Amino acid sequence: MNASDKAAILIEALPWLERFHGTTVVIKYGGNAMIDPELQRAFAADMVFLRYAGIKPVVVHGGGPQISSMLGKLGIESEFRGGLRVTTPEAMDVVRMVLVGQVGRELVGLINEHGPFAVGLSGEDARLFTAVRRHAVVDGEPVDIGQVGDVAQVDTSAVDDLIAAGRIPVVATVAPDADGLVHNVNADTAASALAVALGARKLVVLTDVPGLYTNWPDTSSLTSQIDTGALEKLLPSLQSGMVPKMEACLRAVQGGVPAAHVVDGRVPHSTLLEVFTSEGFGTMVVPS
Ligand SMILES: Nc1ncnc2c1ncn2[C@@H]1O[C@H](COP(=O)(O)OP(=O)(O)O)[C@@H](O)[C@H]1O
Ligand SMILES: CC(=O)N[C@@H](CCC(=O)OP(=O)(O)O)C(=O)O
Repeated sequence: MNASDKAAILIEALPWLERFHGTTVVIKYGGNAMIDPELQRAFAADMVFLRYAGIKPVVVHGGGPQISSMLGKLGIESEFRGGLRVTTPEAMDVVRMVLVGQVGRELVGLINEHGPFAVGLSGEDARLFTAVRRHAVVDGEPVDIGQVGDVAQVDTSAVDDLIAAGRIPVVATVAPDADGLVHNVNADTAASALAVALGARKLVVLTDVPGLYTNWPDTSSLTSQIDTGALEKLLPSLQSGMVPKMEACLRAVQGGVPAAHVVDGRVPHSTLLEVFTSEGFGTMVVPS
């Protein structure tokens, strides 16, 4: 690449730096996009890049595959209904241990290789999230899936304090209900609720596919942009992990977040490609 090509790439970021400087961006880092150590390091570097660019990144992480692996090692059965993990009290202990004690710690460590930025917290800290019990919907019917929560309330004060201090909050999505019983909250769902409560400029959801396929698995149905009206119609036809993910994007945009993006976390530096390039990256959900 010659000097003028390099300069063109750098200057392409300027309008996006102007637009997003000073805003809060919530990034959901999915467990499937976290499996490769190089990708994890690239993700951590992107968060620090955003921070130095004057954007306020807030990370909400998943860890579904890591939870499944630990449950397997411990001989505890687990299954998904409607994209959500059936969570017994025994499984809940493992979910909390893996998300808060393992996945969250690893991400915090990787970000902090660059400086004293990341602080990990969970929905239990400073009442960040209050959960209500949620049911999965299977074939139009509500199904009891145990200690699985939706976010009923968000108290952003702890996250606000960290952002004001120049930190990067790294959030694990376990949350107590009003009685203090801890619930397993899908990370897409939690990221969406947090993005709305923070008045974020963007929600970026990293996953392990290039974006939303309107007719999965037909690869020609990959869509670069969809509005909330069209997405609402499409939702009942979606399967597995895409259900909570697209529901989360829908709720975020309906809640006032100007855009929600589903991007391929298997591509190194996918967050930077989404935020700072003109073509964008993945699928963008916008208001109708
Ligand atoms: N319509 C669709 N478009 C894209 N992916 C889909 C669709 N329907 C189902 N999927 C599946 O959903 C998966 C992403 O969800 P999930 O495994 O929960 O990811 P994550 O761990 O990133 O939250 C994809 O890997 C893909 O196999
Ligand atoms: C209720 C529910 O399904 N919770 C998820 C929480 C982790 C998560 O969402 O992780 P990913 O983003 O990697 O899928 C679970 O137990 O797997």
